[in-house]
Amino acid sequence: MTARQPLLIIAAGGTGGHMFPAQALAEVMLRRGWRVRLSTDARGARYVGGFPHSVEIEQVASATFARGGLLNKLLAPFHIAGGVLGASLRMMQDKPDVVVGFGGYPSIPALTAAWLLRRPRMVHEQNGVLGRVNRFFARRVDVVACGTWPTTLPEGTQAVHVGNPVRAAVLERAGAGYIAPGDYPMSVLVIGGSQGARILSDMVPAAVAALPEAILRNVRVSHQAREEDINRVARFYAGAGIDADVQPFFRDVPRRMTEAQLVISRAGASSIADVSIIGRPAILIPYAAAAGDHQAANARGLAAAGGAIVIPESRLTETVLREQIGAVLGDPTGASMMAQAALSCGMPDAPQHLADMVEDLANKGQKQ
Ligand SMILES: CC(=O)N[C@H]1[C@@H](OP(=O)(O)OP(=O)(O)OC[C@H]2O[C@@H](n3ccc(=O)[nH]c3=O)[C@H](O)[C@@H]2O)O[C@H](CO)[C@@H](O)[C@@H]1O
Repeated sequence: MTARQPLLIIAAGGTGGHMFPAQALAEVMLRRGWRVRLSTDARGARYVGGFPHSVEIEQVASATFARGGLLNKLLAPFHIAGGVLGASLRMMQDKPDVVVGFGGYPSIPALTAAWLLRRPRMVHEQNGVLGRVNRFFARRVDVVACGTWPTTLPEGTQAVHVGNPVRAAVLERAGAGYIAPGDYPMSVLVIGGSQGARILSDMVPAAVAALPEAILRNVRVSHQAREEDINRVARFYAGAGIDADVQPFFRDVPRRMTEAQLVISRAGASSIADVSIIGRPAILIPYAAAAGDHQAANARGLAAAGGAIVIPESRLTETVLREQIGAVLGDPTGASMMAQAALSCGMPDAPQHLADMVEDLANKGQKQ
C-alpha cells in the first residue's frame, strides 16, 4: 500500500501582500512532497500565475465587509456561510493534514471549516499589527506565525516569529553583492506594493529630476505606477531627460532590486522582506491609511537597524524626498552600510521555518 500524500490547504486572498508569502510556502511544501491546495477568491486568483502549476486552485466566493456597496455588505455573511459549508464538506472528504491562513477575507471559509472539524491549523501574519481576520482566528488556531516582530497579540495566543517568507525568485538573490553608488549608470527602483502607489507617482519623478547634476546624469529609474498614472509619469521622466522604465507591475522585481543602488517603496511586509533578503538601502513611505498603521510598524525594525530611511506621509514633500535620495546616492560608504544593515534584518530561513511548523503540526495531528 502506498502512503497517502499529505495535503496542505493554504487559504489566502485579496492583495499580493497575502499571496506572495502563500506562494513561498507552497513552493517549499511541494518540494517536500506535499499536495498543496490554494483556497482564494477572484482577487487572489490574479496572482495564481506565479504559483507552481501543481498547486490545486479552489476559488471561493469573494466576500468582504470592507469594500463594495450596501448590498455587497448585506450579502457578505451569506457568501461566507456558503463558503464555510462548501469548505467543510470538502474537508470532511479530504481531511487536510494542515490548514494555513495568510489573512484576508478569502481565508475565512477554510479556517472556519478547519476549526469546526478540528483540523491542525495556523495563521501567518505578515504585519506588525494583526489584520482583522487573523485577529479573529489568533486564539482559534494552534499557532500564529509572525512575519514582523514585535507585534501585539491577543492574550493566550501561541506565537512564533518566523519572518515573512519570500518567493524562490527573491531567495535566489539573497545577499547579492551590492554595488555602491558611483560615477556610472545607477538604478533606482520605485515600488508601491502590489497595486502601485499614487503618492510615489506624484512625488518621486520631480524629486529625482531635482537631484544634483552629478548624480542625475547617471541615474535611471524603474518606476511601478498605477495604470492610470503610467502616461503622466513616463512623460515627466522623458521631459526631464531621465531614462525611466514605467510599468504597472514588474514581473522581475528580484532582478531590478538586485541591480538597484536605492529602493523607494511603500512599507508592505513583503516589499520590506525582499529589501532585507537582497540587502538594499531603502527609503520607505508607509501607507498612512493602512489598518492599525501597520506599515509604520512594519518599517520600524529595518529603520532601527539602519537599513532604511522612513518618511511618514505627513512629512513627505519633493524637497524632503530629493534630500534623502541625494543623501543615499551621494554617499557610497553610507549606502553600503545601509545595504549591510538591511541584510542583517533578512530572514531567508522563513520559508523552511514555516514549512517545519506545518510538518510539526501535521505530526501532532496524527498523534491525536
Ligand atoms: C495598501 C495595503 O494595505 N497594503 C498591504 C498589502 O501589501 P501589498 O499587497 O502592497 O504587498 P507587499 O508590499 O507586502 O508585497 C508586494 C510584493 O509585490 C512585489 N512587487 C511589487 C511591485 C512590482 O511591480 N512587482 C512586484 O513583484 C514586491 O517586491 C513584494 O514582494 O499586504 C501586505 C501584507 O499583508 C501589507 O503589509 C500591506 O500594508
